[in-house]
Amino acid sequence: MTAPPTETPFPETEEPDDQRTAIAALGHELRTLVDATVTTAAPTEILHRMADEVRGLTGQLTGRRRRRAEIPAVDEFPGGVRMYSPVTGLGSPLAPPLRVAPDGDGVVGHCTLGIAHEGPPGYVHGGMSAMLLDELMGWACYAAKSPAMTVSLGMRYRRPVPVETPLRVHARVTGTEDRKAFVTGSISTEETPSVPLVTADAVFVSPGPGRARALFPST
Ligand SMILES: CCCCCCCCCCCCCC(=O)SCCNC(=O)CCNC(=O)[C@H](O)C(C)(C)COP(=O)(O)OP(=O)(O)OC[C@H]1O[C@@H](n2cnc3c(N)ncnc32)[C@H](O)[C@@H]1OP(=O)(O)O
Repeated sequence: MTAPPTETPFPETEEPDDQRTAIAALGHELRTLVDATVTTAAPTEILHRMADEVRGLTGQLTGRRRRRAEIPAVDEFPGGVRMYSPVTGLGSPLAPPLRVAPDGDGVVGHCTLGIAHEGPPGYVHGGMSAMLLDELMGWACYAAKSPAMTVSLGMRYRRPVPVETPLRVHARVTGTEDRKAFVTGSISTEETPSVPLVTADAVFVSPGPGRARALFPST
């Protein structure tokens, strides 16, 4: 018999690593479900049945983990793991997820986007490209020891970005001025990294201490 769902998904006695493993496993299955949902040719009857079954599954995810702006216990903020980030979060059904690593004087991200992230048929939605770059440019600021928020983001879409193709995203800080960081980024395919499909220029600003406390009271 299946145990009844608990009201609190992760009791305090559970280890963060065990929680992250479980969160990532569910995130993976949900991303697979999202992909199957947007590519299926199943008949209407099956779609109705799936809707009922998914409603039943959703009902098992009981409790509410946090208030707005509260940082989940499994996260490290700023600059660390964020399980539910829509870009890097292994627990997010929305995330590709982008895998980030240091790269020379900047950072590099790797991911493959699916049909769920499509804009023009066969190609990535421009908003997704902006999201990948915005996030990775934020990581570049953190890597340059100035955690900051985007205040302006300029995109240049040079060539369409293909879906279902391994991608390489790069970002680096090119200069700083007081609390401002000037950042550039690009997206290319892994196969042809020297040809940028999308490039971006952004300005990031580190919130002053008072503003940071007001924005992120849980830190
Ligand atoms: C603890 C901190 C953690 C942060 C980590 C976040 C991780 C996020 C994860 C990654 C997620 C991915 C990323 C995301 O999605 S970040 C989410 C999207 N971005 C936002 O929501 C940011 C909204 N903006 C703000 O809240 C404030 O502007 C902040 C808090 C950033 C600064 O407000 P604060 O009151 O502190 O500062 P200030 O207003 O005195 O401005 C300071 C300086 O900046 C200059 N300036 C302002 N705007 C612009 C502009 N458009 N172009 C050029 N310059 C501009 C301004 O003239 C001044 O310069 P100067 O006149 O002194 O020379």
